[in-house]
Amino acid sequence: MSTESPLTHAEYLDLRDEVERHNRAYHEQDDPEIPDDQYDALVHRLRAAEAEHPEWADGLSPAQQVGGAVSTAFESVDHPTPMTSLDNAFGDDEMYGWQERLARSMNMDPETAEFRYTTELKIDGLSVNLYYRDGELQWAATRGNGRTGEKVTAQVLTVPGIPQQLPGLRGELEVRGEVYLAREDFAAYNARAEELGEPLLKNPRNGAAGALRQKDPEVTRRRGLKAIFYSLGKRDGVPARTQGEVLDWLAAQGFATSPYSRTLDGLEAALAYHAALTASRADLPFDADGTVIKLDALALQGEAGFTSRAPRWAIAYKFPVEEAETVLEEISVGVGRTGKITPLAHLAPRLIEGSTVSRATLHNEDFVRDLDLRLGDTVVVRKSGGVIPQIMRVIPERRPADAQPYVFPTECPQCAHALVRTEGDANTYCPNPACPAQQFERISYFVSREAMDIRGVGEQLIRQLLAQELVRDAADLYTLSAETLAGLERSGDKKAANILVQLEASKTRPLWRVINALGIQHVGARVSQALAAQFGMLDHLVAADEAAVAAVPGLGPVIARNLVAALQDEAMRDLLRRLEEAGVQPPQEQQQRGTALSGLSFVITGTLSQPRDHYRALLESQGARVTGSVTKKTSFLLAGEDAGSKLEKAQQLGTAVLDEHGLAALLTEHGVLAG
Ligand SMILES: NC(=O)c1ccc[n+]([C@@H]2O[C@H](COP(=O)([O-])OP(=O)(O)OC[C@H]3O[C@@H](n4cnc5c(N)ncnc54)[C@H](O)[C@@H]3O)[C@@H](O)[C@H]2O)c1
Ligand SMILES: [Zn+2]
Repeated sequence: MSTESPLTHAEYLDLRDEVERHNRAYHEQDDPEIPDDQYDALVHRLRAAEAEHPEWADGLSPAQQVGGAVSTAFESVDHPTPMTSLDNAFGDDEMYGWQERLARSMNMDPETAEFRYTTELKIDGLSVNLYYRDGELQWAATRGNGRTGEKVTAQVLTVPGIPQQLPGLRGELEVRGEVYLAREDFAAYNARAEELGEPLLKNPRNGAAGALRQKDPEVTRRRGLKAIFYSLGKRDGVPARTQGEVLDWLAAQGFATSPYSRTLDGLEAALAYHAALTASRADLPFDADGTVIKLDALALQGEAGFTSRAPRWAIAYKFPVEEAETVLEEISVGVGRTGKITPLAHLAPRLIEGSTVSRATLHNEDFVRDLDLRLGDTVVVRKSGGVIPQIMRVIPERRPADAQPYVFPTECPQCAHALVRTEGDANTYCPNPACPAQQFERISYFVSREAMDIRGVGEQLIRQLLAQELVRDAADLYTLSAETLAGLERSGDKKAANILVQLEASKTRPLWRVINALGIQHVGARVSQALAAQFGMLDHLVAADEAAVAAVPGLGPVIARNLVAALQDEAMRDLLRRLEEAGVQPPQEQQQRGTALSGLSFVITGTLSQPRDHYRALLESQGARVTGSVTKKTSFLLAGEDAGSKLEKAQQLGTAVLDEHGLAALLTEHGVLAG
């Protein structure tokens, strides 16, 4: 990646919000907004900023976490052995570099070390863990955050190639694989959805994740998911000594396995096979974003071991990303919830990786200027993983002679108010609070799943209500009568009654949802949860000063200043007052915070008997701060088994190290636990 200027703290927080939003979109809503390589680049920047400023990285940073939140829609279950991610390589040089590191990690001479590898396709699906005891399937779960997943047994059992009994087997067994939607089934689903005017799946991976997370297994069955199994966690009584034998054993037991796996001697042979698969990937029956090259001998895998998030003995060798040329026909601009103006490129439709591309986001004025985009330009568009594509560059030789540079609007396209852009900010805003586009976005956000979760109030309805001036903001929703609602287009008595029920039910949503629904910049779901836990009541939050907000674990001065200013705003005060009048009253939060550990800061590492989130919540509930990296300011490192670099760092700095017993003793000493 190119060298980038260091981030300011405010930019860091914005970036963090952005990554968090993409994480939620990807892992929880199964609906990503940007291609994976761009997401990876954002995370890379976030990690770089945190490496430079360890004090910024608190426990809430998305760079410190694996996967997404474990949804509460399903029962959660702990994986007996953690489910990890994979490191990536792009190009043969990086693969040789990986082999060298691998050899060194086993104290072998990297010049002469030769290994046998199993090369498999990296299927773009959702990983699942099947847990058997004494040969009986007990449950199936998603990866979740790697330690804890969602139990989706009935849903997984709709997939062919999963034996429920393994006769003769004793002890514990975990079988891991990928549940996926075949390309053919993906296309058929979208063709039907298009006909019915239903939302389309963005790509097969998100289609699979969405289907597996259906509450009703019958719905899952209708989506026709498939699976391929490729590895084991616990493996009592499995005779395999190599990855190749694991695959053979799985196939012999009746598990669905991949016909594309090969065990080959030496990295050169593995790379040649990777090249062959790269060439034929368009013909595969499912999406794959690369190959996974694994050390074949299980004994050697054991020697190489794991880093904190991935095995050292395996690597994902990514396929190159597909690009295509097309013509920029038009640029339109959208207005967001905060008034942010976002330009959108309209492109001559082109087929990339099996789907038609006709739009790309242009982010902001600088992005357009840096690309030097002009209407009529031929541009290179790229897409990975099949999500919203991105314009990579212009081809200047193909520029029409009379092409004019794009002039960024100076007036809001929706309300004609003069736009503002302050120095040092790449974004342009419409400052008019009565702007209809903003009103729409704010209400949409208020009712959305991650905020007040009011089903039945959809985009169509909000547009109609605004157009007929029946509402201006979210509080007005609560003043609507059954007659008014029933009188709207495409509505009726039944629909109206349902909406009123939904609105009524939303009045007692938990406090964090209400805070989140206000749509304040930097205050998303996680920050809202921290605020709700700290302040317990909306009134207390509104009355809090900057210092009190900044003291909330995981928050800092920038969020605090921004939040306090936003809550002081006249229009916001008015909204809050009218929400209260309407009867929106979240139940008071039970957990009042202790202060036994306030002023202390902790870092958690290694494998513990409970998920890390458990300890984080426990420590934070007593006023401690939990951060991501060990610095001079760290009071204690809570270290479980197999603690790695953080333990080393703590030893270097002389930071006190606790194990779980030590923590229990500390909590007893501070009167948190009974002695
Ligand atoms: N676009 C976005 O907004 C967005 C947001 C969040 C995450 N993401 C993407 O999600 C990914 C991060 O997820 P990740 O940590 O699961 O990494 P990953 O998906 O790149 O790699 C790890 C996974 O590969 C899978 N896999 C498939 N075939 C396999 C095989 N034969 N052997 C072993 N594993 C196999 C397993 O499920 C494993 O968990 C990244 O690619 C990232 O770009 C994208
Ligand atoms: Zn406007």
